[in-house]
Amino acid sequence: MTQSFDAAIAAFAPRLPLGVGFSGGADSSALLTACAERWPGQVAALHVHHGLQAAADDFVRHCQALCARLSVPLLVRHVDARPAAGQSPEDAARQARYGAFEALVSAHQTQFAIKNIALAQHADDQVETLLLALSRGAGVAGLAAMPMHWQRAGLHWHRPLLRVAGRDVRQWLRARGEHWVEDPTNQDPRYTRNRIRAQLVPALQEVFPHFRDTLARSAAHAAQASELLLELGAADLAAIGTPPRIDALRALSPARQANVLRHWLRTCHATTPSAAQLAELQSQIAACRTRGHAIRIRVGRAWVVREGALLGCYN
Ligand SMILES: Nc1ncnc2c1ncn2[C@@H]1O[C@H](COP(=O)(O)OP(=O)(O)OP(=O)(O)O)[C@@H](O)[C@H]1O
Repeated sequence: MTQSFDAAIAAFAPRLPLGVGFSGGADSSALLTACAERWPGQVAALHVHHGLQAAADDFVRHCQALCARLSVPLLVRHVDARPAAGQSPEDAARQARYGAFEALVSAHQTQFAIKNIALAQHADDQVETLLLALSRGAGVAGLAAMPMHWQRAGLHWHRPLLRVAGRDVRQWLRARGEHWVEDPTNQDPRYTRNRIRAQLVPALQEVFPHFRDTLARSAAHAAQASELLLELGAADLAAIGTPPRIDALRALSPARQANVLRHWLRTCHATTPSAAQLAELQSQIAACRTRGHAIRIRVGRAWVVREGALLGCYN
């Protein structure tokens, strides 16, 4: 199931022109180089400058040098990725990055008309993401890890290297005599992802030599299950109405009720409920048999309340 770097690039068929998320690290340096050589004049590099990181200027300098050698335009956007309360620094940086990519594409629309963006996560990143999801007790959506293709904000996003082992990406770049900038935070043991990479992955490799393939298969099964749950949630919500009728909710099995409640809360833009919040909401719904039983439960920043025969959600 893992692919060689060259096979992954050969199989990649985006609509051109293509934007490549280019951090200056090894993986995106390799992806940008391969794409620029395959589609000369049709690729732009998108770089997000995280001003807070001490090494941010080194990254930009490397990006400028490689783009000049490849004759690729470099579009740079500065972001302030300070985490909001309760948000991890990685999450804040990721959110800021997506916003910056979208803003870059839209600011240069007349010049480049980019509709497709490629990112350079590879098979090892996928394994780390899946193990991180397990460490957090994630549900099927989390265990699906990263999709290879998806749409967001009117753009098509791709991860063409998702089946290529990380060492093969670096080897490809090294064989070309290219350099890259090492992100110093990748070694920082305060981040769980780094401890997974340094300690857990080598142990897994020893016990399950094919763990990259088997974990990728599990992630693909979870992705399929997650899609089915989304479809079921949408169908059930259409049947019980929006806002949901409490008696119709109570007629569902507990698992199906939990699924449709998650789906409804997502449509209300409430945060995904924790397992404890969902269990509390379900036990309150079960207690609604008593006339006048009130429901008032906090879900993230939203409140779920009983309004007669219906549930309401207020952000
Ligand atoms: N500052 C950035 N500017 C532009 N793209 C970025 C930036 N940071 C990450 N990306 C894109 O998102 C992908 C995933 O980022 P992440 O930080 O998880 O990867 P990484 O393993 O450090 O990759 P790389 O070696 O390319 O930096 C990168 O491969 C790259 O395509």
